[in-house]
Amino acid sequence: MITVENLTKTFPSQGGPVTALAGVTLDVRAGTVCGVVGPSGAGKSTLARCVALLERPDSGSIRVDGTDLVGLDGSRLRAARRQIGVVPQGDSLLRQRTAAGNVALPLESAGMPAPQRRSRVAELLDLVGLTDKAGNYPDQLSGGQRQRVAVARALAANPSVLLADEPTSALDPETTGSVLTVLDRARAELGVTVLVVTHDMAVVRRICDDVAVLEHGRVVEHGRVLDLVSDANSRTAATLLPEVDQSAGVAGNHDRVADVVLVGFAAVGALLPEAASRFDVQLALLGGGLTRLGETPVARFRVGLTGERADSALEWISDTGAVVVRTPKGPQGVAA
Ligand SMILES: Nc1ncnc2c1ncn2[C@@H]1O[C@H](COP(=O)(O)OP(=O)(O)OP(=O)(O)O)[C@@H](O)[C@H]1O
Repeated sequence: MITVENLTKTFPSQGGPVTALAGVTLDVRAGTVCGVVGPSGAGKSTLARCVALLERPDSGSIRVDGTDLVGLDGSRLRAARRQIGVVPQGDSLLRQRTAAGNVALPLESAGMPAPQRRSRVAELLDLVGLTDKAGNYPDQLSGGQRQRVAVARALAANPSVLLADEPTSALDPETTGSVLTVLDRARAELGVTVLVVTHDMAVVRRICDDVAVLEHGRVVEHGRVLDLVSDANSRTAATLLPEVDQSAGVAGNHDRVADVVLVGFAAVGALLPEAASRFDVQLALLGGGLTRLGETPVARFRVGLTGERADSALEWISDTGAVVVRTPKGPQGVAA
């Protein structure tokens, strides 16, 4: 578990001090993946570097599994660093070492005997699906494979926390998938808590349980991804949910038109047809679509309802836990 409280960091610069973190408070639940997103310059990398103990914050606290990391030095700082695996931004492998050699590096530094090291490296390469590339040098690997080696190396010392700064930047979507699968496996199989800094909402869509949106050094939104998509005002929802053409249904002959957000297999599969039959209304899908957040199907549909009990049907949908976010036509605008 990572707990960041009121973290501040200012850098000197020629034009005057630059505030990178202006009081960041954030919890990352143990064994989850939390995405840190936000525009360029928002402070994402600075936050990751502070948590990785590569940068000292000006004030605030960072606790990993209960231990406050700020202010540690000497051997206690080195011990704390071992708890935190870091996948740095960009190409970070040593060119003159093979994939196995790169993964072995932190184990060598920690003084692990050779036989143990060999079996640990083999385990890690297996975890990232690169057993057959153990003897390849970075130049003989694709960008995605190099990133997977960097993840294996970050996991070598058995950390409880893994930090990844833009692990998929400069990768194509297919390769991105293989790197995300590896981060997801680290969480699922090793129980590691993962903090991933990213510009790419596909990362949030694929593997993040939680997301924190940073702007101007502050967290402006934070929560479980599946909760945020059910929040009509969430900017995470606005970027992750399927788009709805705003003109859809406005000129139609429906008694009510509403945007409905459905989360989970049961809701996506059954809620709308059931509402139609319970309330004897005709229900037309006018726009929107279906997506997946992790393993969970999530839909945002614009629906047109025709029938005397259209309002009751919308209320029932809302009461059942789905979110009826808006009706551009008609008076109903209910959020569950
Ligand atoms: N070492 C540094 N010296 C001076 N200013 C810095 C330093 N590191 C970061 N900054 C400044 O702090 C602010 C936050 O930078 P940071 O790199 O954390 O943002 P970011 O959200 O990661 O951006 P990006 O998405 O572009 O990587 C920016 O204004 C940046 O210029």
